[in-house]
Amino acid sequence: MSVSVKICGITKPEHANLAAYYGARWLGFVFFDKSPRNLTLQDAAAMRRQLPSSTERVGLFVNASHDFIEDACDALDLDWVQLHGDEYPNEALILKNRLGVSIIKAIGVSTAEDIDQADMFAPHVDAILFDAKPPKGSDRPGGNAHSFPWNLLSGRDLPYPWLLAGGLTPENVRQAVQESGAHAVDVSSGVEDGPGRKSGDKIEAFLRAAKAVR
Ligand SMILES: O=C(O)c1ccccc1NCC(=O)[C@H](O)[C@H](O)COP(=O)(O)O
Repeated sequence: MSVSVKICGITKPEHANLAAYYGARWLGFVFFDKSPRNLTLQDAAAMRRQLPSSTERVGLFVNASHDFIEDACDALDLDWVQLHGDEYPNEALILKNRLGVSIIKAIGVSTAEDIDQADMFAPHVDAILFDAKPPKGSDRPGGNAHSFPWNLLSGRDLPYPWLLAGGLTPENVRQAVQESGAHAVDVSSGVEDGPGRKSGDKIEAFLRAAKAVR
């Protein structure tokens, strides 16, 4: 079975369509105004009809109000909500029941103990995203091109769906998958020419590399 891929921080329909063509499962859209990939609700609504139908749409939020998350779900017809803030474990369930979406909870990792934090969220969500903790000075919890030691995840046999994120690139995704045992990966900076500037060539290279891992 090939690795599932989420391309995060999409701001242009052409990158969404390219990612779909090369086999991405998910496309991520960031709704966080400190991010160079931030989308407004107006941007999202304008893009909605130009997006591929073969991929699942994920909206990313950092401590946003439930009303705002609902508006974003409507604007972009989101299938998933990814929570990157200080949510309490069953907040995901409340959102899921209100919006009828699937939920990803992001967990920042730098030590093995951080991975255990997922245990209290896992019963309430559809997937966990293990991402690197932000480096000092960053004003956003994700999308920092920062990785954590992938072998923290190896041999864990975690009983819930999870994705690996943080500092992945077309060059390192093979090693990252092999060391961590991930079945799904997420990338943003590694397929960009600069913060918020996605590269079609890098999206293609990443998807080819991830899909080639056995
Ligand atoms: O991408 C952002 O700017 C962002 C801002 C705030 C919260 C989350 C954000 N991104 C989350 C993602 O899912 C990224 O793909 C993930 O953190 C990996 O990013 P990168 O290390 O840049 O590949």
